Amino acid sequence: MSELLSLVLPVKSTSLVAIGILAVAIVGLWWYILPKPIPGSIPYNKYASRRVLGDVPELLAHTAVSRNPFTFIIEQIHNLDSPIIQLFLKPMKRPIVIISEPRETEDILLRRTKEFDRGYFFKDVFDANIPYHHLVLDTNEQFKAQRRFISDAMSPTFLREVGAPHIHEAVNNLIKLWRLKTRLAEGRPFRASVDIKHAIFDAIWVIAIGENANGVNTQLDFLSGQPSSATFDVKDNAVVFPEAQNPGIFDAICRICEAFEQILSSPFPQLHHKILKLFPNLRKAYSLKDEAITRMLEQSRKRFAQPEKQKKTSALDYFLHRDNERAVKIGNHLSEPVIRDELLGFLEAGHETTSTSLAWIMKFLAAYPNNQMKLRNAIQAAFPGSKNPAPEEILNANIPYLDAFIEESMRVGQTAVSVSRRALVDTTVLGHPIPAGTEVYMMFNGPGYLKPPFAIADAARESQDRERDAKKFTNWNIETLGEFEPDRWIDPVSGEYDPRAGPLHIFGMGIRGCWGKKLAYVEMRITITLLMLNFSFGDLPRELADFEGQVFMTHEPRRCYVNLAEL
Ligand code: HEM
Repeated sequence: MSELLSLVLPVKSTSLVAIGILAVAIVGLWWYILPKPIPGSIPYNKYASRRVLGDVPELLAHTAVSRNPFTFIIEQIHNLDSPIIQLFLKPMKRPIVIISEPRETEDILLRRTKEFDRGYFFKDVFDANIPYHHLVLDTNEQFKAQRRFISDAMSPTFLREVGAPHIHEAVNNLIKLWRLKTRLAEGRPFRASVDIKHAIFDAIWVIAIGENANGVNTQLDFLSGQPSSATFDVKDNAVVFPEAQNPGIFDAICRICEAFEQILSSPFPQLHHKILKLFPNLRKAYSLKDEAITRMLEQSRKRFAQPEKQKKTSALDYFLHRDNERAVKIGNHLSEPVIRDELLGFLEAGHETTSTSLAWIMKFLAAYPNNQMKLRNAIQAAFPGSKNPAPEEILNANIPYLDAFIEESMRVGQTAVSVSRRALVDTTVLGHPIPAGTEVYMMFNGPGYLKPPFAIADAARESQDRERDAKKFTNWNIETLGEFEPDRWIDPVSGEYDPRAGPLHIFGMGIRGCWGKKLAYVEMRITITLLMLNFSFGDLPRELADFEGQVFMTHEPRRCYVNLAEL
């Protein structure tokens, strides 16, 4: 018996030790990979902190139904009942801080630029796609040099001489297409979102490189060529028009944007993008885009070699003109990859965002007939008897209700739902410690924007100038934030449009705010003016009239249809 024991016991004790070590290692590893809340009192979901995937399972389940991860984030703000929360959205990485508070957001974006810079989100997704574009850079000397290089392509001269005429032409083509569709639809609605995308793509492509993409005209020619006896499918009470094959370059850029949309929600965006680029479809799209840009670069360079032919007709011309000036001063040009990526970024950032915003405007026009009538009256009063005022006239006209309508559509439509920054140093937000390296998302779809704000004591704010901040937005009606009311942007005393009446942050703000905002407003102003003078937007059947959104590259309406009558 004792012999037996002596044989067994050493084995048993070794095993026990081994099991013990393994158990400690497992517990240690488990503890290591569990989410680590930021020390302090920023609220978080306790259950999420006890599992490796943190808040991800609930986020995925929510997004599978709603197609909108941002509504999940706002739900957490409400559940945790705080304007600042932390969520565990990236396994094994530090938590993300979320705030929904307009005054604090403005303070961070406009003034606290030494403490916060471009967030990881933009960097990760754009780095895979346009790694030399300035939007992936920190706010450093290289960023400033690239911003100087492109700065003329957002100047008043550029907007007037290049931007506005091309947008005007693209919208006139859209009007021709919609006149035809309106006749063929015989009083029934049809889908608007794709036509708007075509028109804005046409505009931005010719503005960027000076070449016509012919997206709308291709569809117009195709539909005009249908036999007069043609009948069209009807789905959900809307006519489904057949579509022509898009021009190659249009498809190529759309494919590049779709790939970009896929990597937006990927945990490994750069690797994901590399894998996608192995597929022949995307490889072909990139080579088509590269060919087009190379061709236009060569043409533009040739033109600038002849001083008498230096009339600038595209953003690319403005870029190269500035680059030549720089080369004369400091002896070297910007690198070719920088020029290419700045150009592709111009197309990508300017196309999807503006067409989504216009899609929301179409929805508001149909849903609010009284506001639509008021808008048309204001525009018709500015251009009596005209259905096609010139681009310059549209830019110069003072039509407060038009500006207010656009602003309110931006506020409620929420093309961009949030912007992010990362903390450069250990700092505080609303009195809570934020360690260096933390990413802070500032949301625009929750309290303070679409719902009344949280009550926050002044002492809890970081803002250096509380007196100035307290005077902001004093006439802003916080009880009706969930409603569509363009008049909130009109000063009750002067009757003028007041862009500072309330907080609107969907373009971001400060040095890293949207570089293309002025062009976006020119596009929306010209498009809405011309559409209002040429069509009235009728009621939509219930199944097409909802306001559900979905997030791809932007937050877009799930269904965007119009039911038009020609004026
Ligand atoms: C309604 C249309 C648009 C919306 C809602 C929009 C929204 C935004 C937002 C939210 C940002 C991030 C800002 C931040 O982090 O503070 C941004 C950045 C940017 N946008 Fe836009 N945008 C629009 C149109 C355009 C257009 C037309 C262009 C150019 C043709 C453009 C070019 C850019 C660029 C280059 C940046 C990066 C700026 C930087 O990193 O410093 N955007 N935009």
